[in-house]
Amino acid sequence: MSLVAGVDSSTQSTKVVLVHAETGEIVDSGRASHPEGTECPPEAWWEALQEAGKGLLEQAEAVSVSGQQHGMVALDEHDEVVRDALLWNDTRSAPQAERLTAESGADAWAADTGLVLAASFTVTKLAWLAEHEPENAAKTVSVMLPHDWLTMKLRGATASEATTDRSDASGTGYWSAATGEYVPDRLVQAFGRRLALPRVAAPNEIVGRTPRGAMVAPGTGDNAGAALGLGLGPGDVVVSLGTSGTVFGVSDVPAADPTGLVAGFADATGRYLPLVCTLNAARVLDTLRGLLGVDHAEFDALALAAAPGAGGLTLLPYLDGERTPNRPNATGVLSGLTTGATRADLARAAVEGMLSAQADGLAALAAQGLDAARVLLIGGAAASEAVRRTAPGVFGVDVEVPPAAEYVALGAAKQAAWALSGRDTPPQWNVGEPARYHGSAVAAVSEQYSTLRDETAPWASHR
Ligand SMILES: Nc1ncnc2c1ncn2[C@@H]1O[C@H](COP(=O)(O)OP(=O)(O)O)[C@@H](O)[C@H]1O
Ligand SMILES: O=C(CO)[C@@H](O)[C@H](O)COP(=O)(O)O
Repeated sequence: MSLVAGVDSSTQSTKVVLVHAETGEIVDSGRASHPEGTECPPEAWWEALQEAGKGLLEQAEAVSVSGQQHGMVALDEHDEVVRDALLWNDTRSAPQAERLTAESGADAWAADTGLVLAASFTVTKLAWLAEHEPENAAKTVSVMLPHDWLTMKLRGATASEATTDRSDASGTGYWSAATGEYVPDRLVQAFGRRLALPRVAAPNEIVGRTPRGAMVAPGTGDNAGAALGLGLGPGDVVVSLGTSGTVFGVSDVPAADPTGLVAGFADATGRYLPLVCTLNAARVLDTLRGLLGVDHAEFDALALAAAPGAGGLTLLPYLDGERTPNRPNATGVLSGLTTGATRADLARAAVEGMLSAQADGLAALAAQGLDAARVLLIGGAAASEAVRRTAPGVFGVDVEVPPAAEYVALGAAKQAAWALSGRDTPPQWNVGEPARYHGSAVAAVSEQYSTLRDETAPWASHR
């Protein structure tokens, strides 16, 4: 039976899965950490891939890389990186996002690229580079995304041979999911001149081979990887709780939301992936857990010991600034603190605050016509029992948690298996029965949260 490898090069780590191409059964897996911070030398991802993939990549007949989206990898004429990559969660390009939006208007950006600009998107990072590091900008001849760069390295290819895919191209701000074409004028508007860009490969294309001869598939943005790994259908909406919180579903029509809440991404199969992304998710729990001095299990026990509403405590979880809503300079706000507050209330407020931000994402997707018939919870923080049990009350819908797996890496593996098969459609793999969590909406939680969110809006731009 053929083996294929799928890679998730995400914000905090690289995960590799080795699976049977026909069934999707996971044979082995590996993991390696990335450095902290919102910029990163791409070489660190390459080293993490070697470590996480040791003994696995060698066995694969085909391999595919999914990666954190939007990161700017700028290369010079020798294909050397010009500076550390600026990651999706780096907010320094917020002024450039604001300027570019003001120049053309949010409606025009949404119509041309499917996006209303926030600091996350690559095009704003290029504008920052041009403005703040003219020497590095002058050296730059090509730009690509983290998964494009890793795919190029796996093939031993040059930047002129590099490829990307629809899903990741759709997060740049200079490619349109609606037309399937680059929008070079938008890149020139931001950077001042044209740059070489990776070719956008077909979803199941074989873009090259590793030096050992394994086929290389085009790869995907990480959220599209998860959608492929889960085999999303109509009515399925994913809430992914990693470093980012993402809320997304697959659609047959591209989104162009002029409010900027929903990003009009493409998926990894030829369809579309309307998506809402917050900068803050699992790390909100990590931070509060650190302050409380407890491990994951103790944190869950605390959060579950408190009543819904956390005794009136509300956490607005914009700890690292925020992207949705667009408040890049915001900080977290804890409201309702009294002498009666307990450690349990604090843990619960963190869980409720993080989930409430995702509930806003569900509402934004619904406003774009993507109503959730079921919500699938994945990502690192979906392992938390407190998160699982609290989610239905915050979202107002039942929640399913698929069996624990790295769904982004699994999606990449599925793409590799698809390319290897030469078929028109991806393989159908059974991911197993989800755990189901029931509950009805707790009005007090959403009221506390939306009041704090709206009250803080006028002053939330001060950091
Ligand atoms: N049991 C748990 N409860 C809550 N958070 C968890 C648990 N296990 C892992 N995490 C968190 O999940 C995050 C990593 O998730 P992951 O989806 O791999 O992130 P990313 O894709 O952004 O690298 C970390 O912040 C980690 O602390
Ligand atoms: O910016 C986005 C999506 O638009 C993020 O979802 C990144 O793609 C990073 O993902 P994680 O590493 O948090 O999974």
